[in-house]
Amino acid sequence: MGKTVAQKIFDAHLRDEPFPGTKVLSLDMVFCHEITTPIAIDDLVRLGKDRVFDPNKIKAVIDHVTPAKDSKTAQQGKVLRDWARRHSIKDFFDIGRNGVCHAIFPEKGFVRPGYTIIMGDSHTCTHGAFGAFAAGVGTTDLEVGILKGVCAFRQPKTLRINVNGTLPKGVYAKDVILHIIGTISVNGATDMVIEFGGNVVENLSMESRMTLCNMAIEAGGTSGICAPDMTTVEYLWPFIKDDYPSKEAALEDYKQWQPDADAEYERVLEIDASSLEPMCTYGYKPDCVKPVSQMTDSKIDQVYIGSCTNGRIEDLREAAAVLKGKTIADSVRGILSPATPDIFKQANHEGLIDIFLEAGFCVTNPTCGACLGMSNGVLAEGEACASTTNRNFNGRMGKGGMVHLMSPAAAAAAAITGHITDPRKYL
Ligand SMILES: CC(C)[C@H](C(=O)O)[C@@H](O)C(=O)O
Ligand code: SF4
Repeated sequence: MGKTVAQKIFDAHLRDEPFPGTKVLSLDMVFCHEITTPIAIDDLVRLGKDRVFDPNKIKAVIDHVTPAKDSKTAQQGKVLRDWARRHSIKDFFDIGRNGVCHAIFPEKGFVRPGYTIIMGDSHTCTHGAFGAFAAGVGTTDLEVGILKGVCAFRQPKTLRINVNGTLPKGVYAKDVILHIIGTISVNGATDMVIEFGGNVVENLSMESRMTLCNMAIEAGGTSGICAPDMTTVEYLWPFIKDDYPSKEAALEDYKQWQPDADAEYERVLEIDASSLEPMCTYGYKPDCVKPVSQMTDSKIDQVYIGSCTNGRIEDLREAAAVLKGKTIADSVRGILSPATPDIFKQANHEGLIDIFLEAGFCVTNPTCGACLGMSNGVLAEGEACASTTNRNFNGRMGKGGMVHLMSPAAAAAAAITGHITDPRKYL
């Protein structure tokens, strides 16, 4: 039997198998942010183990609440900042240079096909878009990873999802992944890696592949993975051009991380993209998914465009295409958080920021902020937000608030009308 992408990465990184099925893998990267890493740092310091396995393989960012909003978040930032300095972690992104972790780390070229990556953050699965095995871990695993550069995993099974057909106008990667989660449920990929394939995925940009992989965890998946191809090479080229004589040579090397034709999958799911519509969520779980067209009575108080799911340049372009020349409803507060400073700069350069401002949006600095209800747009009780984020848990963006997950185009359309709206109307 052939191997899936995840199996190949596991085999190539295997250090030890202390119990059958438990694999200790060497790590290529440990990513850190200021919410979970300070807990691990304090613990390591207390244990007299204030060391790091390799400062070049640790990348850190202050992203969840930045600028700090109170003494607690200021202290979290300080612990991470002091630790990065103490251990000469040179890729540390602080205010002015910081952005949402799962957007800024790929943008800086820290993710490569075949890599193993951990982070104390559930959406670490995003980086699987590059053909890496990237998983969110808890504090103990993070501590071991920081100290020794290894992490123990149960060998995951693989769920293969083939997305074929043609994405209709106004339907994006976000709609595909919402549809998938609605179909397989929030437990549908538990203990599995979701390997995305099919001609639609092959034609997606890296940004859209990140959107797909980002929400693998919302179906319980350990990680999402897209096999590397020329799109991956093109994205990474500025970072790898000294390592390979040509893009073709890079692709040839990366082919080792493609699944075998006879790979063994736990389950294979076929999705016909041509039949999809713009989708959104209606309840407190990401699998409560309906077509936007069935939700148009739902009133919206706030629209949030940003996050590690949909705060990238492509997302801002999609939303701006809907908003161009229009103003948002008086009843709506529009908030845009470009996911990184480079995305912000690019959006400004392309005139997108002007479109958002003229439409009546507020534009914040790059941060997670409102996505997890910590700052920059917390909802009041009874309010609803059309959001491009990935979680609609009860109270996620503020106690008693409702979050409707959708694509940037759908969120922009909701901003114009003040209720959930089919974005195709404006395209
Ligand atoms: C703060 C962090 C631990 C958390 C996560 O792991 O996902 C956050 O990023 C989120 O999205 O809720
Ligand atoms: S943008 Fe939201 S989902 Fe992504 S890492 Fe930040 S808080 Fe978590």
